[in-house]
Amino acid sequence: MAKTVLVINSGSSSIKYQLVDLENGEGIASGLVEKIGEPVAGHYKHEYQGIKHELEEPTATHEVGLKRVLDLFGKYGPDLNEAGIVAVGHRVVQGGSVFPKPALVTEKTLAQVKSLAVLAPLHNGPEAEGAEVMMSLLPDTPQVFVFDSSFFTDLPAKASTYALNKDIARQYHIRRYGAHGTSHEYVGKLVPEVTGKPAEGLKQIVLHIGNGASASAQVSGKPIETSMGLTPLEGLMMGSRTGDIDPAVAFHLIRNAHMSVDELDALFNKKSGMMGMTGFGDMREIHRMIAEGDEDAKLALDIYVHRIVGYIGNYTAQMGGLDVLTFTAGVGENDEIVRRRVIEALEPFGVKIDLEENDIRSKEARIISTPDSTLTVCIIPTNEELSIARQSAVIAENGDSYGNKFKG
Ligand SMILES: Nc1ncnc2c1ncn2[C@@H]1O[C@H](COP(=O)(O)OP(=O)(O)O)[C@@H](O)[C@H]1O
Ligand SMILES: CC(=O)OP(=O)(O)O
Ligand SMILES: [Mg+2]
Repeated sequence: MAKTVLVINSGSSSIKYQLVDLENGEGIASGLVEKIGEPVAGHYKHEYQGIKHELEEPTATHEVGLKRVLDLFGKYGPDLNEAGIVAVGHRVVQGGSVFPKPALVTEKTLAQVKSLAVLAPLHNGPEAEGAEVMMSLLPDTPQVFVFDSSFFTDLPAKASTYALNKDIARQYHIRRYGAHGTSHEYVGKLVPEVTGKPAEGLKQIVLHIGNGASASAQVSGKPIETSMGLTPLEGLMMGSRTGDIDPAVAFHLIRNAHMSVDELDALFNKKSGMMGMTGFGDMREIHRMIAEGDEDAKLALDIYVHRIVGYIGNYTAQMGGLDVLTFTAGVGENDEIVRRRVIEALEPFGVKIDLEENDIRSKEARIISTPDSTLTVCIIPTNEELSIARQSAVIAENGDSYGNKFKG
């Protein structure tokens, strides 16, 4: 029987899962729950042996969603007790300073992940719940946490430190932790293969733009900057998050609109970004509205692109040059308009893409810049699940770097 890893990737409003065959890296079964916590019906998709099963049902919490996913496995297969599962890998967004590497799920690491939820309010809680649900279902299978923030643990101090009072920063563990690191690392590592450029000395920017969105700058595969900070709120404009904003906006709203901390948190994280400006967080809806002449949607897209271009300029200057720019995640992989708009802004620097190549919808990693472009531009589909599966299998077998070993 094939050895497999079941990967649970809880996003802010979604659960993605995949049963990964370790030998060929392919998904034996996979699925998705969307719109968790929203009043409208959530969308479930479960795929096994080439057959898709879909249903619509409101899903109040990630726990409810995951239990329903397990029902789908029960109904449509495969049987998780017969699927050769050597580990369950859980994506966790925030590992703080505690987890520079993946960790076995134990009572202690579970409590640590929960306590780090203050630094990733939309993510860590549901991710810990996911581990609890799976531990009760598969108690004899090792469970592993793989952290988004680990890749950015060694960011240079000048990039990871806020210009904040140093005693307060130390006391409250305030620094820039970054997120989406599993994706930035996975995609960044593929760039030399896709472009034929040597990894040594390579200066690259990866744009992970999905519902959450972030950019990273990497030199020789090591991150030197990233746009998410203490939490995944900082940086680019996102589906429902503001991205960069003057913190004085919060003071202003506390003083003048009498908002509470929880209200501000919800405003910046859930009711802003594309959603807050247009009523929709999904880029496909934004394009539809623009086609209908909606001015708010047009402005929202202008800001979205403006921010990305600003980060590219910033990071290029920080690295003293740029060899490769890569688009990944839901928008990066599927949205030819956003890619074209970003590149148009870089045209004065001699950056050119092949518009036909840009328009092709494909799951293949590829170069979309022209041979005479001053910059190589790529699209590389991310695969956080595959990366998590591989890392989880190693930890399940050898134990983690904190001294935990699975005693099944
Ligand atoms: N065909 C498409 N065209 C444009 N945007 C798309 C398309 N498909 C997905 N997206 C965008 O990708 C987002 C989801 O990206 P994804 O990386 O899966 O996000 P997350 O992991 O944060 O949930 C959607 O909200 C939507 O904005
Ligand atoms: C960190 C983050 O924003 O993750 P996601 O995009 O999956 O919500
Ligand atoms: Mg994601």
